[in-house]
Amino acid sequence: MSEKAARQSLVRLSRTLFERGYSVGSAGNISVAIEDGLLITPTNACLGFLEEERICKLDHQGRHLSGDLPSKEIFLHRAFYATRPSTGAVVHLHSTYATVLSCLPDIDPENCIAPLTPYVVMRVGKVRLLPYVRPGDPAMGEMIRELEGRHAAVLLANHGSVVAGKDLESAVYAAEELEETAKLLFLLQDRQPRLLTPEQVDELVRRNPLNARSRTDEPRG
Ligand SMILES: O=C(CO)COP(=O)(O)O
Ligand SMILES: [Zn+2]
Repeated sequence: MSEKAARQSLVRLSRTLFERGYSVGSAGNISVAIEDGLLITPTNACLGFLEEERICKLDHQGRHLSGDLPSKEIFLHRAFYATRPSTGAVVHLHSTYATVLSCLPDIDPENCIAPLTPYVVMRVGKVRLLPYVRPGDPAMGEMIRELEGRHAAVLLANHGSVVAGKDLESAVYAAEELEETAKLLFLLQDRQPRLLTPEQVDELVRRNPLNARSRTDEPRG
C-alpha cells in the first residue's frame, strides 16, 4: 500500500471508529507501517477528525520525519512492530466494554477474553491483561516486548485495548471483535455461558493463519 493510500485509510477507518463510539474525545491512537517507516496518529488528536497531512511520520528508528508530534503511546506501538514481524498496523482504543473488563479485579490476566465465539478466536487470539501504568509510560513498551510477540492483543488494566494486525483493516476488525466479545462477556457475566471447547478452539486455530504465531505458541483453552 502506498503512503498516500495508508494515510487515506487511516483517516477513513479512524473516523468510522469514532463515529460508532469506539473512541471519544482524543482517546485512542492508531499506527500503520509503510515502506520507509510508520504513520501514527498525532498526540491529542481526535480519531474522528484526522487530517491526512498532519499524521505523524516516523522513520524505522523512530525519528520524526513529518507531521504533528506522535501519540504518547508510540512506545507501545513500536514494541508490537519490533516483536511481531507480521504487524502492519496497531490499534489502541478506550472502547467501553474492553475498558470495563480491564477494570475488573477478578479476570484471568493470562486469558482475559474467554473463547465465547469463533470470530474472537480467529481474529483476536488469546488476550493478556497488562498491569496499569500511566498513559505514555515507556514501561508499557517494555511489557509488550516481554511478551516476545506471543499475543496479537492485550488489555491495559484500567485503560483499554491494543490490537496488532497484518494490515490496518485487519487490526481494526480485530479491535472491533475484541470490543464486541467484551460486551457479550459483560452481558453474560451472571449466566455462566458455554464457552468453545479446547478442541473447537484448536480447530479454528489450525484453519486460520491469522496471528498464527501467537496461537501456536500459546494455544487457547
Ligand atoms: O489513548 C491515549 C493515551 O493512552 C491517547 O494518547 P495520544 O493522544 O497521545 O495518542
Ligand atoms: Zn489510551
